[in-house]
Amino acid sequence: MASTDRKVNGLKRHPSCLNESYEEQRKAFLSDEDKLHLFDDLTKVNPVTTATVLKCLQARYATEVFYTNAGCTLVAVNPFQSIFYLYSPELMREYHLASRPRELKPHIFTEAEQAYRNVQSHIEPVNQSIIVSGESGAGKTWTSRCLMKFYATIAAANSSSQMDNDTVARIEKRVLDSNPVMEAFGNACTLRNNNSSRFGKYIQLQLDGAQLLTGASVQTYLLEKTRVTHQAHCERNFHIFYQITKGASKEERREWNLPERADFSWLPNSERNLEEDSFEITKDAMLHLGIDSSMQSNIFKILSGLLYMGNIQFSDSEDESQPCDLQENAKDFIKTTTSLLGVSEEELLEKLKVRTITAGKQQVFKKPCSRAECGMRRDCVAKVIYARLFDWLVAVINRSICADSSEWTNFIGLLDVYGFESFPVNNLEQLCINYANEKLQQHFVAHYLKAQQEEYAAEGLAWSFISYQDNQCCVDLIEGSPSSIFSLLNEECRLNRSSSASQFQARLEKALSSNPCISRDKFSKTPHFIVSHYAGRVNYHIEDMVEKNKDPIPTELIQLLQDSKDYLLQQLFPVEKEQPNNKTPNRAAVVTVVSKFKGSLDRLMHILNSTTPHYIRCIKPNMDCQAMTFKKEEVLSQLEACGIVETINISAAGFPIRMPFQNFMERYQLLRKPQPSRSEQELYINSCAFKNKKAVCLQFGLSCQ
Ligand SMILES: Nc1ncnc2c1ncn2[C@@H]1O[C@H](COP(=O)(O)OP(=O)(O)OP(=O)(O)O)[C@@H](O)[C@H]1O
Repeated sequence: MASTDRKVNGLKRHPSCLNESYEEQRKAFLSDEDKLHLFDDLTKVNPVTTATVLKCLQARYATEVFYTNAGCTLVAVNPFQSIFYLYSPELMREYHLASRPRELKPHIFTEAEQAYRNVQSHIEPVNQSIIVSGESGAGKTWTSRCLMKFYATIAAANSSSQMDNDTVARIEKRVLDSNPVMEAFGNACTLRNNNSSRFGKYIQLQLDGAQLLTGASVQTYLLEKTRVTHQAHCERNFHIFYQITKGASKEERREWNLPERADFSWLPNSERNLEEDSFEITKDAMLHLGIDSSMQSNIFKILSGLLYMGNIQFSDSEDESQPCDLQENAKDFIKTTTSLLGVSEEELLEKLKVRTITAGKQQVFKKPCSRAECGMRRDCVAKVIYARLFDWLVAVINRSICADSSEWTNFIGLLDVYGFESFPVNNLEQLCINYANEKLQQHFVAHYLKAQQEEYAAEGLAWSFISYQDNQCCVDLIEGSPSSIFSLLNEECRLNRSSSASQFQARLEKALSSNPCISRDKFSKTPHFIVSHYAGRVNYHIEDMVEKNKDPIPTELIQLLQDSKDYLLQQLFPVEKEQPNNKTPNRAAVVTVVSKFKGSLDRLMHILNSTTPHYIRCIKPNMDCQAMTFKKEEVLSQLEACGIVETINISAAGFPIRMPFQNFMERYQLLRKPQPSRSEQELYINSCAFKNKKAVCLQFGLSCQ
């Protein structure tokens, strides 16, 4: 029900402070410093401003309280140190068994338990999603992991028979084991986070009619495969490469040709030892997921092959019409690479150095590649192998943890996508990542900030509109029609000529000039564009963007991998059935990176829209990942970016319980008095916000104005 002291324009209309100025209220609130940490719910803060919210979060952080309710969102500030009691199985059970979990201290377990109870209540939409957002290093993966542990723990607690117990324990182990495997292959140490997820994931925990965990499925999004071949300064490759080079046994080293302390150019900063380097944990988890030791060995042999591939360097050819040479020391590397990958040495060399051009139906030309092109082709082989290996692993994980569709009825989805990114140089990868964040912000805006207020207005409830930052304009800029950054990028990929960065910049500026979210730095000579995202402005370099969007993989290189004698590579690169009439896909049909990504995000949004969402906003309190350090300016920018003040205002002023009329009647009509008095009826109608207010009036036989 709505609170009686509604807030208007962010201020509570409290009788005693009607005459006080806003500034005085703010000062008065902040002067009570000893009490600030007590605000479990930021909707109780008065007045709600970024400054007051920030102070409360800071005071709570100082007293080791990391979770705070902010209306429909839970704010989680990263402690950057293990707080064991916060995630103990006892605490999980306490939240699960509480008659009113919302009355306990704010915690991710409250959200998890609420989602679980919502499934139980069968109120539409029954399926739930917990959307964990925040910037890189804010704690999304940690939170998702804890949520999975919570569900695994309560599932075990709920199983009634020994058989149930064993089944749940088996599933629980597998579901939890999917984490170290996916993190080993999909996470890396970056400047912002030692264990940064370089892909997005949505995990659906599948529940049967008795609310038991029967399985799970994982959907992944856009792995940053360029990391296999290019690592930014002070960053590392995916963890798994360090795990095999540091943790392999003598026998494994012999098998994978990995001598200790071997030097690999794609393995920078390997002297740094991280907690995430543990090979044993990954191998154990793989075993539990059904990847036996011989298959594991096959995987690691291929990875070792990729490391050697990174050491294959070319030198310039003196005569442009001739292929480049291998650098002297690269001859051994190509031998080892080809023996580990089971491909022919001559063929690999030939295909890296010479391009095949097909013109028309019959004509085939061979053209020697420049040194840079040879390097690009080598990188291309490594990236496609790694990307397919990752997808294969996800498929294996899904086969191992996914329940048969007849065994589950509902799900709770956990979404952990990469955080918003802005680096000195940003390209297509950052554009996609930031686009995903825009879509999630849009989902939040549409669900809470917009839909809720529109519903109140439609129902004629007294409501003063609270303005918020709508990011629709930015979403349109990136994916809209008829013209958007994505559509123009795709058009550029279809042109039968190589793309010029400055020409593309001019096209973008002309076509999108009416959108206020795009601009450029007039003093910069590098072709670029700036997008004003909801979380900040990002400068994107155009050079290479079109080529990255095409993500071309020369067919001759794929053929080489199809011919491999290696068992796993044969699975990853099956020989495709011939197209009728020997048709090769035409240029227009080439599916670009952004089209694929947009398609997968659209499907994700479709799922999210069909579930009841729960939001957890992770906040990174300092950029250096220091324990218990709260830097105000850094937190402030994150709070502003996610529109926390607007969220709190709308949540505080709105109706906390919103249920479709039909569901309400089905659930509560048993409690209905046979004949409520007229005044009771009126009170009831006026105090509730139902979608179908008319139907309520009808129920009581009243006219509805
Ligand atoms: N609740 C927590 N308690 C203790 N430490 C935490 C907590 N949350 C996060 N951390 C620490 O912060 C680090 C970064 O967290 P995490 O990897 O979850 O960030 P992320 O938001 O997923 O980042 P990215 O987008 O880069 O993947 C973790 O490795 C862990 O050390």
